[in-house]
Amino acid sequence: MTDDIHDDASLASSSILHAVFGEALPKIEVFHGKLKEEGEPRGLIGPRDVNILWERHLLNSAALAPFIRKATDRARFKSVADLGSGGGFPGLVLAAMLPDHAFTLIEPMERRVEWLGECVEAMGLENVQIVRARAEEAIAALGRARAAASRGGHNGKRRSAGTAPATVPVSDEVRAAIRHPFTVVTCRAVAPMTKLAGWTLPLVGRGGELIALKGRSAQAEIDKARKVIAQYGGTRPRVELAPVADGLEPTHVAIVDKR
Ligand SMILES: C[S@@+](CC[C@H](N)C(=O)[O-])C[C@H]1O[C@@H](n2cnc3c(N)ncnc32)[C@H](O)[C@@H]1O
Repeated sequence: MTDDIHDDASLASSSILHAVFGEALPKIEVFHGKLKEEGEPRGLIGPRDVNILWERHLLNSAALAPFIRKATDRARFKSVADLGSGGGFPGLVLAAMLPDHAFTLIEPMERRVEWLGECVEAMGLENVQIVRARAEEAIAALGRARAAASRGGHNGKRRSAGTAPATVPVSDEVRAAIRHPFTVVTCRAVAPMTKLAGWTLPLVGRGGELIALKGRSAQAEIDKARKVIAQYGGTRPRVELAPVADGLEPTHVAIVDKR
């Protein structure tokens, strides 16, 4: 494989983008245009990313779509939270590709939240809510919602595995946005699995999945995090190779089921 297939101009003139994004391509092209123009000055991507946006960010994010479809295939609710969305990876790409899924992008940094809002509007996405929160706040919001729902039945004392204690302050906005666990939680480049397990698994509903884009270190990260994964109700941690597109290197996906 030569290097030139990796740059944006070569990919845009190939059939790869149509094959991967299908009907979502016009929306993804809007995102690509906005990233190319504003991504670097706004600190969302590095200077070296500007000409390799398709492969490094957009196609890489898209590689998760089949894993999500599989995880939500028989689920009652097709809800996905993307934790630490940053510039919108993989959350915005997946939301465009999976319009029948409800996406919640969780991101603590105000200027990134602003950016995500602008992108949602420019791309015309109708299946996305953006929540300005850290993982810990999102988990606490869910814990409060669960406690409120089970008050009476369990005397308000029962807590699910890994639910944050009531001491984390949660704004009304975050509480209103996060009231149910998600069928899938995705993330990319947010934290090592030892930390990520505690930030994501409490947000995943029973029978759901954590699906994380990881580098080649995926298996080593999982091996190191087995105890903490189990502590937060995770089971069957595994790494799968995700095809990106014909002629491009596959990426690694770490998957954990929620008991
Ligand atoms: C390296 S960036 C990755 C952004 C994006 N997922 C990507 O792959 O391009 C990490 C992101 O995680 C967010 N983050 C950091 N700590 C977090 C926390 N405790 N909860 C949720 N997000 C967090 C940061 O604000 C940042 O946007």
